[in-house]
Amino acid sequence: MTNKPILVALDYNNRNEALELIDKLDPEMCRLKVGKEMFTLFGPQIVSDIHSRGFDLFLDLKFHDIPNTVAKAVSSAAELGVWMTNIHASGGLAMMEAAKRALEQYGDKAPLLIAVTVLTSMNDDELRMLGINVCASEHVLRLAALTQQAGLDGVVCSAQESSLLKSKFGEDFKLITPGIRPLGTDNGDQHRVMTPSKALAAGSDYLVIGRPITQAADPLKALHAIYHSIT
Ligand SMILES: O=C(O)c1cc(=O)[nH]c(=O)n1[C@@H]1O[C@H](COP(=O)(O)O)[C@@H](O)[C@H]1O
Repeated sequence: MTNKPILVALDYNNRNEALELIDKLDPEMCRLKVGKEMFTLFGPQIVSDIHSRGFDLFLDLKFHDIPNTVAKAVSSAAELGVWMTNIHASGGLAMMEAAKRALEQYGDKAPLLIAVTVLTSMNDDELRMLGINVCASEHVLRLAALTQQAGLDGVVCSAQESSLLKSKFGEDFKLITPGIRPLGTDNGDQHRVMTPSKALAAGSDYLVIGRPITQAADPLKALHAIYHSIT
């Protein structure tokens, strides 16, 4: 199993509430993810706040733009010293290659660069409405192949695709899977879901888990329960 597979998704609009939780967490037990909500509200300062507490940070801004713009955006993420960042695979091969090239100057200090395939909130019906007439797993496979061709480190997908992608793209190609739902927790807006232990068994390298921890009556207890269910 990957060292420290749990990535806690901190989707908070209140900085103090987020820091209160972070201060109770152990960087040996999990890594943290900051996304569009917190980065828009609190900017690079929240990245420093988290780094100063000893956590690896996944900066989840899912860049999707012309190649030049995305290349500059991922360089900016690298300047912040984050552990991982992401772009949308549907931005295409040239965009992904430009992003990868932009990180070359950072050598072994470059963040892991991964691409989002099909959002875990989407199902086959939603893809059809976009004119994509294949099932989610087939479209994920297609986008993951493009991501590997661009030389990225891995993809964001649902754990339902993990075993297929692991067998196809190999051990080194990292699978980061949101849509993780421990038994008895609410799916919310997520469609392609799996439990933490099943996701790891299927080949996921990292589990992105937000509301099942952050919205739990006792977030620390919820995290510990997940941690012990997979170790
Ligand atoms: O890139 C992501 O992290 C991501 C991709 C995806 O396909 N689905 C997805 O849910 N996410 C993120 O993962 C987190 C999931 O949170 P919960 O649904 O609360 O566990 C959110 O912060 C999403 O922005």
